Amino acid sequence: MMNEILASFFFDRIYCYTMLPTKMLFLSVFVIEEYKCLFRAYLDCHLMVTNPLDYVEPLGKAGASGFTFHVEVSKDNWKELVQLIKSKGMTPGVSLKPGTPIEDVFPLLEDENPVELVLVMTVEPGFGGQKFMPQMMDKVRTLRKKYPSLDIEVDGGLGPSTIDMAAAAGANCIVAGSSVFGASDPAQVISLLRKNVEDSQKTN
Ligand SMILES: O=C(CO)[C@H](O)[C@H](O)COP(=O)(O)O
Repeated sequence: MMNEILASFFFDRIYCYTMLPTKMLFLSVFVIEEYKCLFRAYLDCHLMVTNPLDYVEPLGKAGASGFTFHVEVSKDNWKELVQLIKSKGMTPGVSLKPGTPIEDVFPLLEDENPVELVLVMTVEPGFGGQKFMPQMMDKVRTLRKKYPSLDIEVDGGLGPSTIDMAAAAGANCIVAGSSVFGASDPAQVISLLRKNVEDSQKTN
């Protein structure tokens, strides 16, 4: 916990990932409420669940800042989801798994009530410490070209050895777990990741 508290002076967002079923939703709510009390950072929630609609109200109430659902499970109700997420004061985002084509998120970005962030998974969702999939950078490049001011987040295997690829492709929100919390100096890793993104933004 000490590592998290120290690192919190340097990061912009806390990434809260849940795969918990609805009957254990209270645990996600508890974690968000605790983070809300402890940190001032943006609470970026990624819902890897089949029924994200059920989570919107409780997470909004708990203090979540962003709510990112998966495109694969929201083909029929994403408009309703986006509307509800915004009505609860959160920023809507959409995520896609490595096997999902990038074209699947275009309608959600081109709607009159669009999502404001796309989370490109660079590993199969599930757990930390996996190997970054460089082939996912094509998706990031496509998005950045088509939507120059979009928030593009990447998650999975990001750290000093992979940040160049993600930043050059156009990602501007970096989720980093093992590379930060496993480092002897988490703040230094965070500032290296940030510098890479800022430098790429200046040159592109
Ligand atoms: O849980 C994950 C995927 O489901 C993430 O990849 C994780 O949050 C980030 O971890 P790491 O930086 O170690 O890849």
